[in-house]
Amino acid sequence: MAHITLDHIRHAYGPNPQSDQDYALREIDHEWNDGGAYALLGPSGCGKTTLLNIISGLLQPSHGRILFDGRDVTDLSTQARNIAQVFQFPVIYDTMSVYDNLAFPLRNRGVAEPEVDRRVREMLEIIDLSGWAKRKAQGLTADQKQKISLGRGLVRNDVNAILFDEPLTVIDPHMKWVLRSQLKRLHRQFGFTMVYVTHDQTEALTFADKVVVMYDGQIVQIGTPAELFERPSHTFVGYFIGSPGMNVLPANIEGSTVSIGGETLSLDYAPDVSGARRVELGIRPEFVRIGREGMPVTISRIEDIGRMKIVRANFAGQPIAIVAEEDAEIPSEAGITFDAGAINIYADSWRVGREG
Ligand SMILES: Nc1ncnc2c1ncn2[C@@H]1O[C@H](COP(=O)(O)OP(=O)(O)OP(=O)(O)O)[C@@H](O)[C@H]1O
Repeated sequence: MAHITLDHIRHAYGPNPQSDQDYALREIDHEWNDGGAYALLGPSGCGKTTLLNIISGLLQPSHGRILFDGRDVTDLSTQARNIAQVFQFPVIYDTMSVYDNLAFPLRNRGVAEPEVDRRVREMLEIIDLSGWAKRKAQGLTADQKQKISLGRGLVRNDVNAILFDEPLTVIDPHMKWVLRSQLKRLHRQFGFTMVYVTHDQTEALTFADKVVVMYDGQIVQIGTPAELFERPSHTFVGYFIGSPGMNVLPANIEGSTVSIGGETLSLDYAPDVSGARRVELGIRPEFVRIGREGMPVTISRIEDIGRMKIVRANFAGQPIAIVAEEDAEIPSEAGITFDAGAINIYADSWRVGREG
């Protein structure tokens, strides 16, 4: 397995790119740890597949280099990079048996037959197809075929990385959960370097140790699920992670005083927002308290979502979402307060920390 270096990677599909808008990937400069499980998460068109294809070697970046364990592999083919890939739709040989499909990548590399047998049987157990080993892949369900694809990706133990491009799209919801848990277990057991593309936040947060959030051709944050929740580096991460997403309110800052509409609150530090065209305060709905005290809000709707209520309200001329306990009393003349430690300040969409 390999440590992956993305060294100043940029990619444009068209010729003669001039501005940032011409790039499907703007500058990406990161180190990914050997044995890490990374999920690339972001909306359609943000560049996830482009980045994955650059890592696998299906695509040559317009600029920059990619290194595996310090070795430049930018000009190498997928095969020479020694990478396993699992795509959105199954890629298997219909006329071969399930067993032979799984054995294929091993036999191809000259692995001795007793070892092939041991690993194929182990993989058949993991993907729960032991009873189907002798069956031809033709005629199996889409679920079963995709399980074979996953098995083919995971059966080798000599690959530098395993790349997954939305592999669970065709899998039914219950099996999705089972396979995701199995992938996680396999990752713990074998320490593969895994890169997993998805636009589904639940899938990313349950699978990965590190979630790489992409937006508009950029990586806007790489963090653990907790970091993405508590300290979104960019307002997009705040919106995209969490349900409902973070409240982002236009604000003015003078020293450590924040004004939102006619309301003011004090921070225990003075964020440096000098030169910013747009300043915003971000607060997750989970950290807004509602009661009789605090800054006044006008409630527009209350949604019951089981153990919680989502209160939709208007605060200083802006819509705001508040998560309240199921049995919380919501007065008609309500006020809100923000948990001080959960306030984030943004200058032109990027978080300004205490450190400045
Ligand atoms: N072969 C191509 N030629 C030209 N433009 C492309 C090509 N492939 C992708 N793009 C453009 O590059 C940008 C990034 O696309 P990419 O497929 O990497 O995004 P994505 O995040 O994987 O989206 P999705 O989740 O829809 O697959 C998009 O604007 C897309 O239209």
